[in-house]
Amino acid sequence: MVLGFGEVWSQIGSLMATIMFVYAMYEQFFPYHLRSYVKKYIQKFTGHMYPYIQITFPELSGERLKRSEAYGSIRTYLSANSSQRAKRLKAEVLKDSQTPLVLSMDDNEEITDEFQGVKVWWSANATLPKTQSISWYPTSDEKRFLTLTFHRRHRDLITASYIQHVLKEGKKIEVQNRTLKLYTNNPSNDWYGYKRTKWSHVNFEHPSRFDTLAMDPKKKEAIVNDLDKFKNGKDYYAKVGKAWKRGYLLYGPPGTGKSSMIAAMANYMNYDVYDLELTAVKENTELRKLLIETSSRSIIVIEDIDCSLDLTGQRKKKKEKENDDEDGDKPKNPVKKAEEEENKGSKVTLSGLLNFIDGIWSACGGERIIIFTTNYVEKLDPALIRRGRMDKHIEMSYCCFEAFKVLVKNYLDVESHTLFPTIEKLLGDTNMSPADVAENLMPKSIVEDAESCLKSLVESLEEAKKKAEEEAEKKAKEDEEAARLKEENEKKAKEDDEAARLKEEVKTNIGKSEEGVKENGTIH
Ligand SMILES: Nc1ncnc2c1ncn2[C@@H]1O[C@H](COP(=O)(O)OP(=O)(O)OP(=O)(O)O)[C@@H](O)[C@H]1O
Ligand SMILES: [Mg+2]
Repeated sequence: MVLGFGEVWSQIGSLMATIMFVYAMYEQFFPYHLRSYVKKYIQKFTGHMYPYIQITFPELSGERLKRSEAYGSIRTYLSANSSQRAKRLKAEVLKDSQTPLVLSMDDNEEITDEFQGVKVWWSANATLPKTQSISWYPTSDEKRFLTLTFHRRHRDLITASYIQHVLKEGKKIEVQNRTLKLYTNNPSNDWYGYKRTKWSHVNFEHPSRFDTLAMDPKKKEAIVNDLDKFKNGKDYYAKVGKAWKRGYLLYGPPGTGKSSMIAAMANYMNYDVYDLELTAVKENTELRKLLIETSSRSIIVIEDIDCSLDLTGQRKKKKEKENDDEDGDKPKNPVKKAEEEENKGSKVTLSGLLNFIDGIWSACGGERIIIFTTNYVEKLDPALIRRGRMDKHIEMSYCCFEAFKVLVKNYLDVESHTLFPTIEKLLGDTNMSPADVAENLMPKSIVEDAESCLKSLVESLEEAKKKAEEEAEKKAKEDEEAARLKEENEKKAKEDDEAARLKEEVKTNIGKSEEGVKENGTIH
């Protein structure tokens, strides 16, 4: 019998009506407390027939209903996979991500994934709140979860490896996609109160990378290798019992790329940067509080460490104390008192700082890099920069020819030129910072081309060389003059000595002869 189109529809319609009627009867008349038994037995019965296992990953977990990390990672993993396969997608516009539009599968959508030849199904679901209350935020009670379905024969593979794989991949994508942040510490007066924080941040958007950094390629490679080793060194650090952190000291003259190096490191490692302004920190306890609030996978930077902390402070304080003792009970000079009040601004000491880098608290969080920069490495206290605190000392030096080649490639897209040998020689004879070289290489107008930029660099280098030579000459002259004066003084001192000796001799001789006369006189 062939049914007509209309008849099929009417039959389906009546079947649906029957099912709905039975379901409504069940909902209304079946005792509530017996329902769980029914459900249990139905599940047991279908368990024999239905060979699949389901695992759910709820969005909210834990005591305070925190968003579960696993849920986030899995969703990221699935977004990367599902946007090609799922038909109904949910779009989210994220503010803080490198990929502002994130597509993920919509509720009740199912996608398949394959792992080592095994097929699994993922679906996104949400349970609506039981009590239908009218609220301004209707979805706040909604519980979302992801369900993983697989054949029970693959149970071991899925629970032991597949889930780990999904979490790891998801986390990796999250790390790649996140926008780095640049934090700076607020003065402690602003720490408390509504929505106040110890650190404020902006998005970190420095374009510096290791490719664009001009320095000796061997040195650069060594630094990149060091960072790689650190990044993958979790187990190693645990094995040797060391906190998972590393300190770098960047030193060198101004404009040699210390700050650029920090930015390149942050971009390479995908770490946030905490730029610690020590002068805004009042005392050691505040320093510790700031440290605790930094996240892992971050770089903590203290720029110009020689300027921001008075490392000779302790000695100075001692001296002041001695002076005070000398003063005795004398009333204090009001000006001095005011100065002291002002000095109370920052009481961070060297030992406080050492504790910050190296103390027990510094291990909390893990995976941290601490960087100090300075123009004068010799000014720093050896305790501050010993290995273990600052593990690697990196000298950023004046522009060498290798560094110049990187700059000229970046700025002018030139790899060789007839002026290169001249520049190489001049760079060897002068001390020019990469910042100055870069400035010369940058075209200042649209009519300037590579040739003219290189020529202007040669001119600047020659000028710098001339200036350096003049200065060296002047210094040599001054030294010569000083040496001459010194010699003269010495000579004069010798002559004076000689004269004084002679005078003394004459005096004693006269004395002797006078005594002789006297003696003779008395004898006769
Ligand atoms: N090694 C370098 N490679 C590429 N660019 C550099 C390098 N050094 C300096 N520059 C350029 O010069 C500018 C200044 O460099 P940077 O701020 O990194 O110097 P610095 O060593 O931190 O100086 P300071 O000691 O004064 O803080 C940068 O914006 C960058 O463009
Ligand atoms: Mg700098």
